[in-house]
Amino acid sequence: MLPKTDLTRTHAYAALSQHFETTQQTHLRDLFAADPQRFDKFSLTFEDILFDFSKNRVDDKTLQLLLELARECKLEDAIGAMFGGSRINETENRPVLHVALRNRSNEAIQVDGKDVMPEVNRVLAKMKKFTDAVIGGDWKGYTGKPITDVVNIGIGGSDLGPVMVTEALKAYKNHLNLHFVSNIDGTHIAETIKSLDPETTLFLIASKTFTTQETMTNAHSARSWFLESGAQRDDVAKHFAALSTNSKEVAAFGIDTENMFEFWDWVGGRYSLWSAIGLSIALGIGFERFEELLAGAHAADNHFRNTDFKRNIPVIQALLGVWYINFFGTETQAILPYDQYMHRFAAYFQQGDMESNGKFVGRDGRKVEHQTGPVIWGEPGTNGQHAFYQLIHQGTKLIPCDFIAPAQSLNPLGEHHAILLSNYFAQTEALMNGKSQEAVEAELRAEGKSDEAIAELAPFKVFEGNRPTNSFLLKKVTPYTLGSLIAFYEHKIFVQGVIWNIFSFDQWGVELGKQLAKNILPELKSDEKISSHDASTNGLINQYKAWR
Ligand SMILES: O=P(O)(O)OC[C@H]1O[C@H](O)[C@@H](O)[C@@H](O)[C@@H]1O
Repeated sequence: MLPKTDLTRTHAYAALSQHFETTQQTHLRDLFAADPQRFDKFSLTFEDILFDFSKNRVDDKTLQLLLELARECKLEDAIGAMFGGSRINETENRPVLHVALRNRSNEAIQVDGKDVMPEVNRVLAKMKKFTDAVIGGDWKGYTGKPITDVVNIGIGGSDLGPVMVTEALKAYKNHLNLHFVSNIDGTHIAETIKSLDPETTLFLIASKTFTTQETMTNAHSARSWFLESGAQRDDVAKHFAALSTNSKEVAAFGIDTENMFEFWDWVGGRYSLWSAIGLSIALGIGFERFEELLAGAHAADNHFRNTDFKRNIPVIQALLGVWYINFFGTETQAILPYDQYMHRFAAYFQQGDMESNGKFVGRDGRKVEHQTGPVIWGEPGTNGQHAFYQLIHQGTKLIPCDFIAPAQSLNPLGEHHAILLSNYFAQTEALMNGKSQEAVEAELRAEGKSDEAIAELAPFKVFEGNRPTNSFLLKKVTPYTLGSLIAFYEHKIFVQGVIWNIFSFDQWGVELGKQLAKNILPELKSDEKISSHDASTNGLINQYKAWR
């Protein structure tokens, strides 16, 4: 059980509200000028990751109050409850134990008095055997050829993690070609299988529930395509594996349970890349590197669990987010990786964060009186700079940004990396300092502009600055470092959920649309005019019928 605390009724919240009134106008420039130790004080190093949070609109007092808030919301108890296997996902009556999946120390983790680690290790061993066989070419397709292509069919948590990680770690990839099919739009699977040879293709049907409409429809289409190629039913075993918690449905689909890689209901879909759902990752980079990913996450788990909140990276990340969301009223959070390989990182945490903390009902069952999860978005730098940074620099909205970059490039090519990193450093500097009216005027004067032209143009060129950023500087993107970074963001989400007094590990909000689509599907099959909905929905359906 998680402690229940009403955020807006805590002492720390009242103190923070007051503190906000007195400090909200303070400029970051002044905070740096006033404290030469600011960077040392407000940055943390964890192994090969430097987390610099000094460019945030906080001072010692802010952090002290935010830490008090964490204490008042009983964060320590909540962390203990999660790692201890209690059923903190109360609305689904499940523990939340993605940390067990990467628990490389093998310390026992009990669920209802039973250690889950033997099962976790059994599946990992099975994954290792399978990946070694497929990568090594010992696993043969139905005509005796080795596998060349792997298609992961899954959606949401059964797709985004594997896609993000395999992209982020592409530099470590072996010869297997990986493909991901998620969308129910027939285009996705049709375009994917166009280039594939059924004799050398392996399909991984990834679905926690094994009932998700999109995934099951795509899986059936993949199987039909495979069988139409001349393969027999018995050959399915050589070309289809299932990653799921639901052995009954897996068997009903016709996949041999020998080819099933299990996980458990205490793994949330959006936290499942560490489980059997990560099989495509292990196939793409090899099992050892998959284990390095787990080890990096485990190290971050230990940091989260054992480090004083003051020096605890995910706790600080979370508290800064709370500061902006609940006091400054910010609505979004940009994640901006200066690493092309990490181009799906923000998309991954759109699900991770928004499905976890996009909730308006508190743990007491009542509507909360404060803001909860932010809109997460972002693109890799420097592409984003040439697209939406204008608004971050000069728009009317305050957008806290996370900048992420590796010091070492995996593709050192001429000056590329230095140029990339010069942009990474420049952007947070610019967002913090801005550019004053005086500086703009002096610049225009130096360009020889007339006083009149200067007066006209200057206001448009002013940057207020004071826009907060976090910087993650990684030594290099490795499976280990990536594992740690993902785990930090996961725990950030957890901490915020605790403070906002919401349940971060259910996702009832995805259900309504699914239900309604189920009602509408049969209506689309008939030619009759539809009148069972509101006028807009009826109008749209009937126009669709007229045009199809
Ligand atoms: O793995 P499954 O069961 O196919 O679910 C896929 C996705 O479905 C829903 O959208 C949600 O429940 C997500 O959290 C989940 O990741």
